Amino acid sequence: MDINYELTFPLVEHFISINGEGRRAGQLALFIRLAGCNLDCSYCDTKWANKADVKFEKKTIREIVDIVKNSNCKNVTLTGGEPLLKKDVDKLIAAILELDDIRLEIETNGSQPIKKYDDWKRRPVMTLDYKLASSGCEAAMDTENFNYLHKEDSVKFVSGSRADLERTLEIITKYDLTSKANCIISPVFGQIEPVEIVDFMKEHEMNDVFLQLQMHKIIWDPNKQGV
Ligand SMILES: C[S@@+](CC[C@H](N)C(=O)[O-])C[C@H]1O[C@@H](n2cnc3c(N)ncnc32)[C@H](O)[C@@H]1O
Ligand SMILES: Nc1nc2[nH]cc(C(=O)O)c2c(=O)[nH]1
Ligand code: SF4
Ligand SMILES: [Mg+2]
Repeated sequence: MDINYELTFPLVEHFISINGEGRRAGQLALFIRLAGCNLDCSYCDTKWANKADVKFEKKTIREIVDIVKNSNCKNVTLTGGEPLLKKDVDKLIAAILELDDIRLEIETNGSQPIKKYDDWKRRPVMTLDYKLASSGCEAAMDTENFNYLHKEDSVKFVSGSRADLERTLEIITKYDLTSKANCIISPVFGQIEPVEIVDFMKEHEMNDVFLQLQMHKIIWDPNKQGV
Protein backbone atom coordinates (compact mmCIF):
# COMPACT_ATOMS: atom_id res chain seq x y z
CA MET A 1 0.00 0.00 0.00
CA ASP A 2 1.21 3.51 -0.83
CA ILE A 3 1.30 5.47 2.42
CA ASN A 4 1.27 9.26 2.44
CA TYR A 5 2.89 9.99 5.81
CA GLU A 6 1.56 13.58 5.76
CA LEU A 7 -2.14 12.56 6.04
CA THR A 8 -3.60 13.86 9.32
CA PHE A 9 -5.91 12.45 12.00
CA PRO A 10 -7.70 14.19 14.91
CA LEU A 11 -5.90 12.95 18.03
CA VAL A 12 -7.72 13.75 21.30
CA GLU A 13 -5.34 11.91 23.63
CA HIS A 14 -2.60 9.33 23.80
CA PHE A 15 -1.36 7.61 26.93
CA ILE A 16 0.27 4.47 28.23
CA SER A 17 -1.75 2.40 30.70
CA ILE A 18 -2.66 -1.19 31.32
CA ASN A 19 -5.21 -2.33 28.84
CA GLY A 20 -8.41 -2.62 30.83
CA GLU A 21 -10.42 -4.44 28.16
CA GLY A 22 -10.16 -7.13 25.50
CA ARG A 23 -7.92 -10.19 25.28
CA ARG A 24 -4.79 -8.22 26.19
CA ALA A 25 -6.35 -6.85 29.38
CA GLY A 26 -3.72 -6.48 32.09
CA GLN A 27 -0.83 -5.79 29.70
CA LEU A 28 0.67 -2.39 29.13
CA ALA A 29 -0.57 -0.64 26.02
CA LEU A 30 -0.30 2.67 24.24
CA PHE A 31 -3.73 4.14 23.54
CA ILE A 32 -4.29 6.38 20.56
CA ARG A 33 -7.71 7.99 20.70
CA LEU A 34 -9.23 9.70 17.65
CA ALA A 35 -12.11 12.19 17.88
CA GLY A 36 -15.66 11.61 16.67
CA CYS A 37 -18.18 8.81 16.48
CA ASN A 38 -21.17 7.96 14.30
CA LEU A 39 -23.06 6.42 17.25
CA ASP A 40 -24.19 7.86 20.56
CA CYS A 41 -24.41 4.92 22.98
CA SER A 42 -26.47 5.71 26.07
CA TYR A 43 -23.68 4.52 28.36
CA CYS A 44 -20.64 5.80 26.45
CA ASP A 45 -17.82 6.60 28.87
CA THR A 46 -15.99 8.65 26.24
CA LYS A 47 -18.71 11.04 25.09
CA TRP A 48 -16.32 13.94 25.54
CA ALA A 49 -14.25 12.70 22.58
CA ASN A 50 -17.30 12.74 20.32
CA LYS A 51 -18.44 16.31 20.93
CA ALA A 52 -18.29 18.63 17.93
CA ASP A 53 -16.16 21.13 19.87
CA VAL A 54 -13.70 18.62 21.40
CA LYS A 55 -10.11 19.85 21.44
CA PHE A 56 -7.86 17.76 19.24
CA GLU A 57 -4.48 17.97 17.58
CA LYS A 58 -4.16 17.25 13.90
CA LYS A 59 -1.38 14.68 13.80
CA THR A 60 0.25 13.29 10.70
CA ILE A 61 0.80 9.58 10.24
CA ARG A 62 4.51 10.35 10.63
CA GLU A 63 3.88 11.98 14.03
CA ILE A 64 1.62 9.17 15.24
CA VAL A 65 4.19 6.57 14.18
CA ASP A 66 6.80 8.53 16.16
CA ILE A 67 4.52 8.45 19.24
CA VAL A 68 4.29 4.67 18.84
CA LYS A 69 8.07 4.30 18.40
CA ASN A 70 8.86 6.53 21.40
CA SER A 71 6.37 4.72 23.67
CA ASN A 72 8.37 1.47 23.58
CA CYS A 73 5.02 -0.32 23.98
CA LYS A 74 4.43 -3.55 22.09
CA ASN A 75 0.65 -3.29 22.44
CA VAL A 76 -0.99 -0.38 20.65
CA THR A 77 -4.72 0.23 20.80
CA LEU A 78 -6.36 2.51 18.27
CA THR A 79 -9.66 3.69 19.69
CA GLY A 80 -11.97 6.68 19.89
CA GLY A 81 -14.62 7.72 19.16
CA GLU A 82 -14.87 5.38 16.24
CA PRO A 83 -11.45 4.93 14.65
CA LEU A 84 -12.63 3.12 11.52
CA LEU A 85 -14.81 6.09 10.59
CA LYS A 86 -11.81 8.18 9.64
CA LYS A 87 -10.97 8.54 5.96
CA ASP A 88 -7.68 6.79 5.11
CA VAL A 89 -7.43 5.18 8.57
CA ASP A 90 -6.26 2.04 6.75
CA LYS A 91 -3.11 4.01 5.81
CA LEU A 92 -2.49 4.89 9.46
CA ILE A 93 -3.06 1.25 10.45
CA ALA A 94 -0.70 0.01 7.73
CA ALA A 95 1.99 2.51 8.81
CA ILE A 96 1.82 1.35 12.44
CA LEU A 97 1.97 -2.28 11.34
CA GLU A 98 5.17 -1.60 9.42
CA LEU A 99 6.93 -1.26 12.77
CA ASP A 100 8.52 -4.48 14.04
CA ASP A 101 7.13 -6.26 17.08
CA ILE A 102 3.94 -4.19 17.41
CA ARG A 103 0.59 -5.78 18.27
CA LEU A 104 -2.07 -3.40 17.02
CA GLU A 105 -5.64 -3.68 18.28
CA ILE A 106 -8.56 -1.70 16.89
CA GLU A 107 -11.53 -0.96 19.15
CA THR A 108 -14.47 -0.65 16.79
CA ASN A 109 -18.19 -0.24 17.34
CA GLY A 110 -19.61 -2.87 15.01
CA SER A 111 -21.12 -0.45 12.51
CA GLN A 112 -18.05 -0.09 10.30
CA PRO A 113 -16.95 -2.77 7.81
CA ILE A 114 -13.82 -4.75 8.72
CA LYS A 115 -13.79 -6.75 5.46
CA LYS A 116 -11.04 -4.69 3.85
CA TYR A 117 -8.49 -5.93 6.44
CA ASP A 118 -9.32 -9.60 5.87
CA ASP A 119 -6.49 -10.45 3.50
CA TRP A 120 -3.75 -8.20 4.90
CA LYS A 121 -0.50 -10.06 5.46
CA ARG A 122 -0.17 -8.37 8.85
CA ARG A 123 -3.63 -7.56 10.10
CA PRO A 124 -4.64 -5.60 13.21
CA VAL A 125 -6.57 -7.50 15.89
CA MET A 126 -10.19 -6.39 15.96
CA THR A 127 -12.17 -5.90 19.15
CA LEU A 128 -15.61 -5.53 17.66
CA ASP A 129 -18.59 -4.46 19.75
CA TYR A 130 -22.07 -5.76 19.15
CA LYS A 131 -24.20 -2.92 20.51
CA LEU A 132 -27.18 -4.23 22.45
CA ALA A 133 -30.59 -2.63 23.06
CA SER A 134 -29.53 -0.70 26.16
CA SER A 135 -26.99 1.21 24.06
CA GLY A 136 -29.80 2.47 21.82
CA CYS A 137 -27.62 1.71 18.77
CA GLU A 138 -28.35 -1.91 17.85
CA ALA A 139 -29.93 -0.92 14.54
CA ALA A 140 -26.52 0.27 13.32
CA MET A 141 -24.85 -3.15 13.73
CA ASP A 142 -23.36 -4.64 10.57
CA THR A 143 -23.51 -8.41 11.10
CA GLU A 144 -21.68 -8.92 7.77
CA ASN A 145 -18.59 -8.27 9.91
CA PHE A 146 -19.02 -11.69 11.53
CA ASN A 147 -17.88 -13.22 8.21
CA TYR A 148 -14.50 -11.52 8.51
CA LEU A 149 -13.53 -12.35 12.08
CA HIS A 150 -10.18 -13.98 12.78
CA LYS A 151 -9.50 -16.29 15.74
CA GLU A 152 -7.50 -13.67 17.65
CA ASP A 153 -10.31 -11.08 17.35
CA SER A 154 -12.96 -10.48 20.00
CA VAL A 155 -16.63 -9.72 19.83
CA LYS A 156 -17.70 -7.72 22.84
CA PHE A 157 -21.22 -7.53 24.27
CA VAL A 158 -21.52 -4.65 26.72
CA SER A 159 -24.66 -5.65 28.60
CA GLY A 160 -26.84 -3.54 30.86
CA SER A 161 -29.84 -5.77 31.48
CA ARG A 162 -31.18 -9.31 31.44
CA ALA A 163 -32.69 -8.54 28.01
CA ASP A 164 -29.20 -7.60 26.74
CA LEU A 165 -27.83 -10.91 28.05
CA GLU A 166 -30.58 -12.86 26.32
CA ARG A 167 -29.83 -11.05 23.06
CA THR A 168 -26.11 -11.75 23.53
CA LEU A 169 -26.83 -15.48 23.79
CA GLU A 170 -29.09 -15.31 20.73
CA ILE A 171 -26.46 -13.53 18.60
CA ILE A 172 -23.57 -15.76 19.74
CA THR A 173 -25.64 -18.86 18.92
CA LYS A 174 -27.09 -17.61 15.64
CA TYR A 175 -23.68 -16.68 14.19
CA ASP A 176 -21.70 -19.43 15.98
CA LEU A 177 -19.40 -16.70 17.26
CA THR A 178 -17.46 -18.74 19.83
CA SER A 179 -15.99 -20.80 16.99
CA LYS A 180 -14.93 -17.67 15.11
CA ALA A 181 -13.41 -15.38 17.76
CA ASN A 182 -13.23 -14.65 21.49
CA CYS A 183 -16.62 -13.72 22.89
CA ILE A 184 -16.62 -11.29 25.79
CA ILE A 185 -19.47 -10.05 27.97
CA SER A 186 -18.86 -6.86 29.94
CA PRO A 187 -21.26 -5.05 32.24
CA VAL A 188 -22.30 -1.52 31.36
CA PHE A 189 -20.30 0.00 34.17
CA GLY A 190 -22.45 0.42 37.28
CA GLN A 191 -25.69 -0.62 35.54
CA ILE A 192 -25.76 -4.36 36.18
CA GLU A 193 -24.09 -6.48 38.85
CA PRO A 194 -21.34 -8.71 37.42
CA VAL A 195 -22.80 -11.61 39.45
CA GLU A 196 -25.95 -11.39 37.34
CA ILE A 197 -23.81 -12.01 34.26
CA VAL A 198 -22.05 -14.97 35.91
CA ASP A 199 -25.43 -16.44 36.91
CA PHE A 200 -26.65 -16.04 33.35
CA MET A 201 -23.53 -17.72 31.98
CA LYS A 202 -23.99 -20.62 34.38
CA GLU A 203 -27.69 -20.94 33.61
CA HIS A 204 -26.93 -21.17 29.87
CA GLU A 205 -23.66 -23.11 30.14
CA MET A 206 -21.78 -20.44 28.22
CA ASN A 207 -18.48 -22.28 28.58
CA ASP A 208 -16.58 -20.52 25.82
CA VAL A 209 -17.45 -16.96 26.79
CA PHE A 210 -15.34 -14.54 28.86
CA LEU A 211 -16.72 -12.19 31.50
CA GLN A 212 -14.69 -9.01 31.63
CA LEU A 213 -14.77 -6.08 34.03
CA GLN A 214 -13.13 -2.84 32.87
CA MET A 215 -9.94 -3.08 34.94
CA HIS A 216 -8.99 0.60 34.69
CA LYS A 217 -12.28 1.60 36.33
CA ILE A 218 -11.42 -0.58 39.33
CA ILE A 219 -7.82 0.64 39.61
CA TRP A 220 -8.57 4.37 39.13
CA ASP A 221 -11.54 6.66 39.61
CA PRO A 222 -14.01 5.37 36.97
CA ASN A 223 -14.37 8.89 35.55
CA LYS A 224 -10.64 9.54 35.24
CA GLN A 225 -9.46 10.32 31.73
CA GLY A 226 -6.13 9.20 30.29
CA VAL A 227 -5.85 5.86 32.13
C1 LIG B 1 -15.28 4.16 24.13
S1 LIG B 1 -15.40 2.83 23.01
C2 LIG B 1 -14.40 3.37 21.63
C3 LIG B 1 -14.34 2.37 20.51
C4 LIG B 1 -15.63 2.17 19.70
N1 LIG B 1 -16.33 3.37 19.50
C5 LIG B 1 -16.51 1.13 20.37
O1 LIG B 1 -17.58 1.46 20.87
O2 LIG B 1 -16.09 -0.03 20.39
C6 LIG B 1 -14.33 1.55 23.75
C7 LIG B 1 -15.04 0.46 24.48
O3 LIG B 1 -15.59 0.99 25.69
C8 LIG B 1 -16.83 0.37 25.91
N2 LIG B 1 -17.63 1.18 26.83
C9 LIG B 1 -17.99 2.48 26.67
N3 LIG B 1 -18.70 2.91 27.72
C10 LIG B 1 -18.81 1.86 28.57
C11 LIG B 1 -19.45 1.68 29.83
N4 LIG B 1 -20.13 2.67 30.42
N5 LIG B 1 -19.34 0.47 30.43
C12 LIG B 1 -18.67 -0.55 29.82
N6 LIG B 1 -18.05 -0.44 28.64
C13 LIG B 1 -18.12 0.75 28.01
C14 LIG B 1 -17.42 0.28 24.52
O4 LIG B 1 -18.51 -0.61 24.48
C15 LIG B 1 -16.22 -0.17 23.73
O5 LIG B 1 -16.11 -1.58 23.79
N1 LIG C 1 -7.03 1.37 30.43
C1 LIG C 1 -7.86 1.42 29.39
N2 LIG C 1 -8.05 0.32 28.65
C2 LIG C 1 -8.87 0.42 27.57
N3 LIG C 1 -9.16 -0.54 26.66
C3 LIG C 1 -9.96 -0.02 25.71
C4 LIG C 1 -10.19 1.32 26.02
C5 LIG C 1 -10.94 2.24 25.14
O1 LIG C 1 -11.41 3.29 25.57
O2 LIG C 1 -11.12 1.88 23.95
C6 LIG C 1 -9.52 1.61 27.21
C7 LIG C 1 -9.35 2.75 28.04
O3 LIG C 1 -9.92 3.83 27.85
N4 LIG C 1 -8.49 2.61 29.11
S1 SF4 D 1 -19.62 3.64 19.58
FE1 SF4 D 1 -18.01 3.71 21.15
S2 SF4 D 1 -17.31 5.85 21.20
FE2 SF4 D 1 -19.19 5.79 19.99
S3 SF4 D 1 -20.76 6.34 21.44
FE3 SF4 D 1 -20.64 4.10 21.44
S4 SF4 D 1 -19.16 3.52 23.04
FE4 SF4 D 1 -18.94 5.73 22.65
MG1 LIG E 1 -12.22 3.58 27.47
